Amino acid sequence: MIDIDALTVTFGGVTPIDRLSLTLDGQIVGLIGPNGAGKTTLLNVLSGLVRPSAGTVRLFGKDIGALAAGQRLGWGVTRAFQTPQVADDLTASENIQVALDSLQVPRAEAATRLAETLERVGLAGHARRLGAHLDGFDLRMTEIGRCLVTGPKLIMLDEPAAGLAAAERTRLIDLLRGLSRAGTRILIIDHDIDLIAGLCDQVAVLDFGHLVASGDTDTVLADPKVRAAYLGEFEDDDAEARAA
Ligand SMILES: Nc1ncnc2c1ncn2[C@@H]1O[C@H](COP(=O)(O)OP(=O)(O)OP(=O)(O)O)[C@@H](O)[C@H]1O
Repeated sequence: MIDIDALTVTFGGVTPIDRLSLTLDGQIVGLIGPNGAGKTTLLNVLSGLVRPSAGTVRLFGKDIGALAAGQRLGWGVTRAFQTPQVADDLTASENIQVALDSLQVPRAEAATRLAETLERVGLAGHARRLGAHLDGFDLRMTEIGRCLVTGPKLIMLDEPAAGLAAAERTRLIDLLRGLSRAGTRILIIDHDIDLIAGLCDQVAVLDFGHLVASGDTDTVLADPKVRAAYLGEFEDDDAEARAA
């Protein structure tokens, strides 16, 4: 699904992604790593918001380097942002509708898709609520709804569980599992390792723009390099074990 070869991104003197090569082909894949590891930058490259200085990215076998962000959306690749991009002065429904307008979906089909999406993300009861009056969870669901309504092959989510209460987190997980069962591939960035471990069949770990490990989730999360580079809590566990 995702094949990255020798990808480099530079911003002035900063190189957040440095000759990264990575292949991921799971149903739900996780991207983890410490702050500043380059995760969001990679997602920006995949969604067409950042142009790499070198390397290639293939999605579902196609070299997408020449596709603009809007073309990627039409081609089935969509993403949600870390901070939901929801307009205050549009309703939840209108915020989702924007994606259909950009794809020029015929009116009757758009109405059906919109109603199904609002139901699916649990916003049917809040469809006419203005963005300014949506709570944090509904803002997330509006953003995810805007992705889903396009009928994506791949949906990429940047820290969708950040700041959610336990019950909201459970609803998010149920939604993502349902999407995956229905055939949508998901790439998810999150610092919540329990969420990643429970949802993802494959994981990649980045650190300073380099790949630390990738592959089957259980294997990657048990990798000593990953534990040392990222999962500080395991180091604490080891220290406690040594002290005992
Ligand atoms: N537009 C930009 N201009 C300059 N530097 C940038 C830009 N975008 C990102 N960076 C830098 O690139 C590095 C990687 O940032 P990125 O946001 O990709 O990390 P991340 O792994 O998503 O971190 P976090 O978990 O904190 O969201 C950081 O050092 C960041 O400051």
